[in-house]
Amino acid sequence: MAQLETLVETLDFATFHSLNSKIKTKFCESLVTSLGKNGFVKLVNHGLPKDIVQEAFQIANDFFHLPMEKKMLSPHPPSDVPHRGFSPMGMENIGKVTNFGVDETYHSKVALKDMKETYDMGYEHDPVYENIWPPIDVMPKFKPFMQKFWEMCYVVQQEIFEAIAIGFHLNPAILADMHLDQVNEMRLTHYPEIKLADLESDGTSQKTRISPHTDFGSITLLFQDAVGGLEAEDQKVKGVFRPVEAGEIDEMILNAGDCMQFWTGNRIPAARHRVHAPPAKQAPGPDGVQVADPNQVLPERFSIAFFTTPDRNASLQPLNPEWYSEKHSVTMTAGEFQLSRSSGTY
Ligand SMILES: O=C(O)CCC(=O)C(=O)O
Ligand SMILES: [Fe+2]
Repeated sequence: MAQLETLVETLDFATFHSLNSKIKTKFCESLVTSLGKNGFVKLVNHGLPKDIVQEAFQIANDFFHLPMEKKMLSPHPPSDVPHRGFSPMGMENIGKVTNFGVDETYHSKVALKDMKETYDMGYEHDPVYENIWPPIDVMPKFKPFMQKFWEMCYVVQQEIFEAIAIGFHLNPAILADMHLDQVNEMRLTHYPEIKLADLESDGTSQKTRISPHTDFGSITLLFQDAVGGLEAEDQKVKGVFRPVEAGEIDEMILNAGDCMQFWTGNRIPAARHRVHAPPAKQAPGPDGVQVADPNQVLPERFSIAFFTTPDRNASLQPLNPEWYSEKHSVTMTAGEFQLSRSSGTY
């Protein structure tokens, strides 16, 4: 059962706001230590009210249950850039670019099909790309709510960056100052219900919920519903994915992206992660061994990701020159890197 061991620690972000600077610094150091283990950590008391997170999931639920022709009124462009609007199932396959950072000793290069549909938005005042909102008569609350939710997530994101910088004993503003243009993306994802037998388990099916990948940006603020199935790679046992268990709906999962790995010279790794069948859906067989019942239907699943992304002209060189390592270094700007990573996903 070692396979089911958790690898994500939970931290109370309220401690970051302590007026006692020693307590605050200690919290920041433990955040960096936890993130450094597997690139994942969970935060409670992060400042986003539970009812707001619940409302975001309700909006996602309402949107994805619209008839297809209504969802297609805010369509994603037919290219991989920019990430805006609705993508029906089969349009984006992260598996196609999953080879970034792949170590073939541990990772399969087989491109799986992602059984998901998504809605993407960016910063409403982004000078480069416009949002593609559902028409107001289709979903009147969608745009005003999502803009408000974005602003709230941005405030928390900047606090988290400050905490990480303090945890490394760097200038507290060093990371936040590279995120002033809000190049971020917010993604609502719906994984429709699916027969367990249709999901890849033994190489015969090529489908999963989302293929193993690293996120391209700085750090992702992720919320998941109670269904489960999210897994992250154990950094000590490459190739082994362990569950990131679902907690309360407002529990925030933080996971580091490629840029954080570059800035920290791999002190915070961008962990590969995926969404597949949750272990709880695998019926216990003889001797307690988990055996999947292929006739089971996995319920639909929702997640919300706020992909924090560096300003387009930001450097990806290590925050501390002493952390330089050739393996984890790129000379591209953050904007160039994002374009190179997105290319080929659609
Ligand atoms: O649905 C999830 O929990 C994770 C989604 C994800 O990893 C992504 O969209 O990058
Ligand atoms: Fe991801």
